[in-house]
Amino acid sequence: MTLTVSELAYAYGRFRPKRVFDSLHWTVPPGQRTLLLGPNGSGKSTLLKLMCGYLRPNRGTVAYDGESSRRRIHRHVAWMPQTITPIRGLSVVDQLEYASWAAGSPRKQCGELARDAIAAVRLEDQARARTTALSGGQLRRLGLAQALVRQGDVLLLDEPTAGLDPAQTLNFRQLLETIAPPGGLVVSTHQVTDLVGEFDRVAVLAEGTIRFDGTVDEFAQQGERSGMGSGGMEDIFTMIVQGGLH
Ligand SMILES: Nc1ncnc2c1ncn2[C@@H]1O[C@H](COP(=O)(O)OP(=O)(O)OP(=O)(O)O)[C@@H](O)[C@H]1O
Repeated sequence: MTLTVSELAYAYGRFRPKRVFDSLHWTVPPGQRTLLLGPNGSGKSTLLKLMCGYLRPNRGTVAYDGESSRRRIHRHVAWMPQTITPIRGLSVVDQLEYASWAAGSPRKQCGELARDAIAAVRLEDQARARTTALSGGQLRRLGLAQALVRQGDVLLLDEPTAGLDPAQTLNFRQLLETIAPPGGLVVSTHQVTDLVGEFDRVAVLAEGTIRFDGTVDEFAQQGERSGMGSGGMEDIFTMIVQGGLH
């Protein structure tokens, strides 16, 4: 159950290409919760979009258990984008049934998958509400439910708590503690403060490469190793991004 990217190259645009990756290698740690940390613009969203098949690499491969067909990636990797779009006129349950059908589930199963996802993200009270009427925090939970109905083995969440107030953020984090996809969970963020209890590992993305990939304890120990003392997590992140720690 391993999602791997190898020699990944990607640039936006053709005439004046904006290169994001040149030769990126990374393996999503199976069965682990990984926080993918990187400064703004480092390519976190692009990497997640490539890993779920939403974008196609210019070169290199994205493979699940060694097989890189688009169909295979689509089937095993679920992604929650940064922006969740409510579909006008649809209720929460309708939108999730639609998402489930669009992901290829048999029509008969869509209702049950939608109900299970609503329960998993604790949106039962809003099940019949219009998605356009949801609060910011509820909309993120809908986004997570849309990813869950895909029943992927790997779950990729793009800055799921960005812009949420502290109570909504806490609420979302508590939800994450209950979700354990077998192929691994990856949550992107540019904020070290998101590095809290529910994560097992940290990967730091900067300038097109994974600069650090280890456990949360190993990340914290980087400060001691470099003579920064027990240094704040923010300082460790900055040093890794600047290339001073590996
Ligand atoms: N559609 C696009 N067209 C052109 N350039 C883009 C596009 N999307 C992203 N980029 C550029 O690619 C680089 C990586 O962007 P990306 O959104 O993947 O970074 P990020 O780490 O997710 O940033 P943030 O933390 O701000 O969300 C940035 O320089 C960005 O400006």
